[in-house]
Amino acid sequence: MTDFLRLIALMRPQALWMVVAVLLSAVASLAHMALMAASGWFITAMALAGAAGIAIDVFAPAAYIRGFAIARTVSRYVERLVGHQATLKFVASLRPWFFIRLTPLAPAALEDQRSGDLLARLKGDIDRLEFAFLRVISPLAAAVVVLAVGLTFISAFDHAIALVVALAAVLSGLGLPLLVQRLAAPAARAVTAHGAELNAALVDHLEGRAELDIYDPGRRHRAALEATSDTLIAAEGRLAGIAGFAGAGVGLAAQASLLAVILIGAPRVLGGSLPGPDLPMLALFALALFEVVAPLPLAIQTLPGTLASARRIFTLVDRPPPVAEPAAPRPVPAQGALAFAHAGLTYPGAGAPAVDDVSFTLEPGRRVGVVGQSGSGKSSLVSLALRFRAPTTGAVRFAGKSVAAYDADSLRARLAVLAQGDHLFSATIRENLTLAAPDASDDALKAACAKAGILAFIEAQPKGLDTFVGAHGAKVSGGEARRLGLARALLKDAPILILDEPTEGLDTQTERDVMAAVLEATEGRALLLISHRHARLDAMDEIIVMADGRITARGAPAEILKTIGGRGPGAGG
Ligand SMILES: Nc1ncnc2c1ncn2[C@@H]1O[C@H](COP(=O)(O)OP(=O)(O)OP(=O)(O)O)[C@@H](O)[C@H]1O
Repeated sequence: MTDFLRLIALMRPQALWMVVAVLLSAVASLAHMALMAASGWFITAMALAGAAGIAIDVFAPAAYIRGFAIARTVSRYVERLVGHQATLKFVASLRPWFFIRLTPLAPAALEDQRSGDLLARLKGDIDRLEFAFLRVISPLAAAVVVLAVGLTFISAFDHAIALVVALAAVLSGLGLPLLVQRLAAPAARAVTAHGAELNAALVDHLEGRAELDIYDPGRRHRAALEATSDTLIAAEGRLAGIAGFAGAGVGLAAQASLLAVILIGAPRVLGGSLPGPDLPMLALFALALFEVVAPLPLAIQTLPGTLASARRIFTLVDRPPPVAEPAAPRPVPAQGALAFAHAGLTYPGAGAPAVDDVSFTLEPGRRVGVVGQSGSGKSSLVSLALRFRAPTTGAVRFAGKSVAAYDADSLRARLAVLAQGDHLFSATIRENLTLAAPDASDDALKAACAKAGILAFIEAQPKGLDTFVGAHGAKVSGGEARRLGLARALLKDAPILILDEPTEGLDTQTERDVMAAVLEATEGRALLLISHRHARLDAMDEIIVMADGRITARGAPAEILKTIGGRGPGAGG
């Protein structure tokens, strides 16, 4: 219920359009019922008058019939326009609403989400919410209005007939849908859950197809995928069966109430208490009334799936962001030192801290190298500096203030970062580079590429900067992707540069050249260089050695490089 109310609350800005659409839908249905009733009355009255040999006024009823027919068509047409307009406006507001809430969660709070499942939420669940008005809310609301008006009209002629029709309408419009909801709820939930699961597994399957070819010759992953697909199809089949049963139920109720009206009304006509033409009028009116009852089972059957989607969306957007935005963010100074002050970070659920009591300061123009074995917490320092995560102990400061005091985007504008697993977009080299400097000229792009040691590669491509790098950079090698990422980081005009393993995947000579160019390009900027390898660590002002999240040694390169075992590949160039 809370999810339903939250969904309704999201629709508030479009409420006026939606109310008008519901009223127009009700008018269209009432016009249809009136048309049927007037036609029934008119044909019978004409027949009775003909049999009795008396003349009746044909013009007024014919005008009513034409009027109802026109009202039905026009109101149905306008209702479709208004209803879809309301839905489109809701769509236009729902997607940004979702994205605005999702973005602060990335990357830290979305790490446990499978990419396919996120895709399912973005697509399937949001789609379902978008159509909640047209498929669920509008038919339910219109039915309430039409039933209230229609039953009042019938009871003005005969209370017993009104009671029987009301009973049939309530049984098929409320009882049957509730039964359907009960029957359909598990299947609807299964369709939502298995649909998302299939999406996630499918994306995993496609992304990991090379690994599956190597490690999964028995095609277990594919078999699991097919099993999920079969479960989904079975659940969809159950839903379709229930929908068929519900549709047949409403049809049966409509015919039964037609019969009941005739059975109750006929003796009254014979007894003279009900005029003859009124009986077919009421019978056809009652039959037409079920037009608004017919969509109810489907609407109510759709409701659990819609609510399940709403819940999946709300649980995602309700996650607390890993670092809350300050209510009154401070302006971020153009320059400043990045300082770790006894900073610690324990990942949720982790037994030991990934970063423990780390203190160092990266002043403007200073170069700090961080070395340490895999898993020693080096990349976690980057997450803390970027404010992707908040320190669990101590503080991370920029220009003397906690990074949490600044608006995240403005803070990140001061940092250029080449992270591990730096993402290349499925776009051209130029588009990937200009992300960091939208107005950069081709010369500037090429200069950065030259420093990153990737210009010769780009110039060898027939399309040069307009070469498409493929999904996740699939069309370039790991080392080329790394250098493109480095060129992008160098292009960003930021006072602090953080490079996490910038020469990973490069041969010794290229590494030496790239590092020389990087050091030249970062002259005067603060540089945090994280590396397993020791290339050009001798050019740092300070080296920090990490193990198990803690700083185990620090000092000038000459001293530290001696203790950690030589200058490594490419050092000293
Ligand atoms: N998102 C995360 N959730 C939970 N634990 C994490 C997460 N990221 C890293 N860790 C853990 O924190 C520790 C430090 O990881 P981190 O990536 O900072 O190390 P690293 O020194 O950069 O390693 P490498 O040199 O292999 O990149 C590791 O034990 C790792 O398993």
